[in-house]
Amino acid sequence: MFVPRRIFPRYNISLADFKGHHVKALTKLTHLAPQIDMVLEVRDSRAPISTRNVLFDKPLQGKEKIVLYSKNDLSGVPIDLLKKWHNNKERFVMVDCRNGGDMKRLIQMIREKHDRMHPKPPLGVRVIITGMPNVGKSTLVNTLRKIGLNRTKNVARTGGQPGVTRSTSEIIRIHQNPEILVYDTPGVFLPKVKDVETMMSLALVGTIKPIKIDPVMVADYLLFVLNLQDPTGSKYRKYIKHPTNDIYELLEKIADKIKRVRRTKNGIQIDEIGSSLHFIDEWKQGRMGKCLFDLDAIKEIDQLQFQENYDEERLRVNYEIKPKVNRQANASNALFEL
Ligand SMILES: Nc1nc2c(ncn2[C@@H]2O[C@H](COP(=O)(O)OP(=O)(O)OP(=O)(O)O)[C@@H](O)[C@H]2O)c(=O)[nH]1
Repeated sequence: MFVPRRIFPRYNISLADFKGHHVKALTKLTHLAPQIDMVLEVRDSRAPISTRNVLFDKPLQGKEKIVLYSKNDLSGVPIDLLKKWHNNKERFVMVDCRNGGDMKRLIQMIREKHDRMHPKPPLGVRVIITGMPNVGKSTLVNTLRKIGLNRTKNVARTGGQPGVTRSTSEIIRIHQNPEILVYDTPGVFLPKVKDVETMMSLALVGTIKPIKIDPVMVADYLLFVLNLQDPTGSKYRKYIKHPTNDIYELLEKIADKIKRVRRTKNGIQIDEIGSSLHFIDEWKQGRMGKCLFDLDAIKEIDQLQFQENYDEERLRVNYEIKPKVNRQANASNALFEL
């Protein structure tokens, strides 16, 4: 029977990607803070823990905040896990930033904030959108504006790479009556992340550029988390028929499939980098289905799942056994109590 790896190798990689424009964005955020009524903090729901950024907490302390888990359409995170983490203390919503219905609901939440404000803000509700690079902030602004004002043109530049937004935007109107205005900010990274797994997870959601880390290592991490979520190997069956813990075995099959194998007189050469980037991109763009990249979240789901299965089994056994044992002495009934 196939047993997935439980521990990921301690690869020696840099845990930092803090840049000049990140510092600039944080300084600007601190200057803007007094005029802000509400914060929308965007996290990628495929890496809900890794894309948290505590750097925003201090300058925006005390502001009403909603955490948005973006790319909901690509994520396998269960809502129960998010409920457990937020524990009714912080509001959160799962969204697809390109989805009109989700944006309508979000505008409604901001309108409710406006209704609660006394006195009413004379220049409208001011909302700031924060988050790590590439989590979907600019897409969110564009869709909010399209839905709120019925406009078709994008105002914020978006892209599949981190760092598309380099400076905090001028204020953008997304709704009239009440007036709602937003600031789009550049994604800000942490000075240093917690561990190798966090860095890998951030590479998989596109928060850091793929060239920052050896793509073979990132592909190995991807294989590691895929196996933990599904040990049957079905998540990469289109390349290889059986589950594997060996990234080189998988890359060989991928290279074969996408024609990245060169046969020379010295033998066969596999394009490991090209095959790794292909494998990573398939998952990053959501072409292979829904997934979760954060190891800590996967471990917690494991426990939730275990408890759920256990509860279900208790119910099933009690249901099946009770009618029979009821006819017997009470003492034997106790034997089946779990
Ligand atoms: N599937 C899916 N893709 C999304 C979603 N939100 C954004 N994207 C895509 O994710 C990529 C990054 O989106 P951006 O809006 O540019 O991200 P950003 O946070 O503004 O990025 P920075 O400028 O680096 O800070 C783009 O290719 C978007 O089309 C979503 O909810 N679902």
